[in-house]
Amino acid sequence: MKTVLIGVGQAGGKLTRELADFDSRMGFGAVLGAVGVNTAEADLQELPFETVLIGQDRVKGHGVGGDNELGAEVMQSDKQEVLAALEGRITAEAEAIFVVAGLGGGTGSGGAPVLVKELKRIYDVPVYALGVLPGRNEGAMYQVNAGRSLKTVAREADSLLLVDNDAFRATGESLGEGFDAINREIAQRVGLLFASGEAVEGVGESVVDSSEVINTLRSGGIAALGYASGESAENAEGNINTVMSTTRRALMTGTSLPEANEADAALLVVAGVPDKIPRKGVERARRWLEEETGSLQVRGGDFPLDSDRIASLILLGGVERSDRLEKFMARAKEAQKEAEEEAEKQEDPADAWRNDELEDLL
Ligand SMILES: Nc1nc2c(ncn2[C@@H]2O[C@H](COP(=O)(O)OP(=O)(O)OP(=O)(O)O)[C@@H](O)[C@H]2O)c(=O)[nH]1
Repeated sequence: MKTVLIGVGQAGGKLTRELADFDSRMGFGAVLGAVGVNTAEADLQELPFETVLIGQDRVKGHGVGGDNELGAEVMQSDKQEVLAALEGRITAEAEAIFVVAGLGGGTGSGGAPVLVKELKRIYDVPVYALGVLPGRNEGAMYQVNAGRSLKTVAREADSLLLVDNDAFRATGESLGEGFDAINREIAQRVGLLFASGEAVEGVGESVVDSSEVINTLRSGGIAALGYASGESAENAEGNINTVMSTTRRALMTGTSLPEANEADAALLVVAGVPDKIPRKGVERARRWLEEETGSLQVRGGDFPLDSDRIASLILLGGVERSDRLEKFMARAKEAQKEAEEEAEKQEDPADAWRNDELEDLL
């Protein structure tokens, strides 16, 4: 699926860089181009593609400090500059646009929904978002920002592919330390998804096509991506169980949004050396996926890849009823309530006499 990427905010820019790197390292050629947009000048300097600094008149290149309403406002005022940078990149070849952002901060969280809405108005190709949810240990502001942004992006985009930062965190590692590793994990999964349908010469009938990715995401709402790989046997027969076990792991422990197992539609892509991919195993795994997700629309296809491993990539479309999302939205609402209570407390001047921030003289 030939894709143009727009990274908004710090996380959005870093992830976009990782995605573009992965695509060029693997020689897939699915990423047609990338643009980075931010309110913080320093973050843009690290990106090896065209960048646009927005909100300069308001924040002087220093970022919006987690204020996602301001992030939305500055994107709204400076959207023409962003669109100008995209012109010429979204060619007739482009099959999709992805707006990439961390949903917990300010610039990406506020800017992504505004940009998605604008792009949808202008372009005919699907406009998707790749959004990152804050880990559960991040502060209340991040949870509230992400809750509001998530709701809006899911409504505006053709689909919102969600990644939960907690899904890829290694034990004992702080979130900050883990970002690079998390970004690599995301880039591998999403990069393979982009590359699906980009296949290669000598393709068979079962090779997955971009339209299958697009159809799986057609129901809109929220999507998730699962992945797992295992060592390939010498021949297809020997890989029947491997495909079953990688598919199980991809859904049960390998998704970008843990516990999101119920879906409206799904796509199973099995990647590996073509004549080592077992037809019987793929069909069995596809049926298993149908049962597990409760979806009657489970597509399947191969992705020819020269590798000594075999991998299952599962795209789930329409996962908004998942437990994990309900838990996250409850967390965001709770954080919002606490923030409002805190603001009310601070607004009451009588509190200044009651609390012990200033010690009595006597
Ligand atoms: N996966 C991943 N998440 C990140 C990364 N950097 C930040 N985040 C997450 O993204 C959220 C913060 O968003 P940022 O992108 O840093 O913020 P911003 O959009 O630049 O907005 P401001 O800094 O407020 O202007 C937090 O929830 C972080 O956990 C990253 O490199 N990878």
